Amino acid sequence: MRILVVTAVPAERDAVLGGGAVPGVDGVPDAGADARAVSGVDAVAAGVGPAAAAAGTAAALARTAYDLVVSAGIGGGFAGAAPVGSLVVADRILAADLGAETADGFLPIDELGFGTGVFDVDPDLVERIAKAARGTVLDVAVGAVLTVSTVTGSAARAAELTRRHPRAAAEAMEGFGVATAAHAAGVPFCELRAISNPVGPRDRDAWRIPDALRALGVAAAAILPELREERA
Ligand SMILES: O=C(O)c1cccc(C(=O)CC[C@H]2O[C@@H](n3cnc4c(=O)[nH]cnc43)[C@H](O)[C@@H]2O)c1
Repeated sequence: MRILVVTAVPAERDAVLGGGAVPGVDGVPDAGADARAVSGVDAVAAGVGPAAAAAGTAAALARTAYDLVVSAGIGGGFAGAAPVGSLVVADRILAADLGAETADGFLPIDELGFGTGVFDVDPDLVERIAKAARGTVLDVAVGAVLTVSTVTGSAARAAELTRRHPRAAAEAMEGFGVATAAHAAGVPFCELRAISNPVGPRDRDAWRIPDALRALGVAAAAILPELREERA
């Protein structure tokens, strides 16, 4: 059975396929072209943001039949839920800024009656992924992963997102796009985020991108073979 992994950038794609070796840090060249494969797993770097993620996923699904689509990459972790170096497995993928601002606050697209900004991930899939990942990285959290078009850069915005989504464990920029394309094609999907930075006030010194890529790689090396076998 075939799995499609969709990342934003080539470094994430190569980390997923490299089992924890980090391109450009551990002597692994960052290969650059969009698509890469290991047995049963194709990985594509589709670009940053939900639109690029949806377009890249839809294009890959139009070329090849897959049984599962995995949105994978680094992300920001919410305080108390996902520390830097941990892995978040999404049980819910939601578009946190898809909606309308009103005098009474933000209205999600679901409440506006224009479709949905929420996808739930198959609970059995979530459990299998979390089980496979435990012990490979610092910590594994299961929770909601928010898709945003603007990286959170203030304590006020982080607090607002936490108030609106108390189960939020991570934020990133692609999961909802990947899930939208996979759902439209009738293919199961999930999302994995290795935490590179806390969600909150902007602090570039706090980013731990090589550590997060390493965590993403070692977790993926445990998760993907397990899923590939289970779905065979
Ligand atoms: O300039 C900044 O302050 C800043 C802080 C964190 C991340 C960025 C990015 O441009 C990276 C976007 C890229 O990485 C994923 N990512 C990683 N951390 C976060 C985050 O805290 N919030 C949202 N996305 C994050 C994201 O999925 C993109 O692929 C800039």
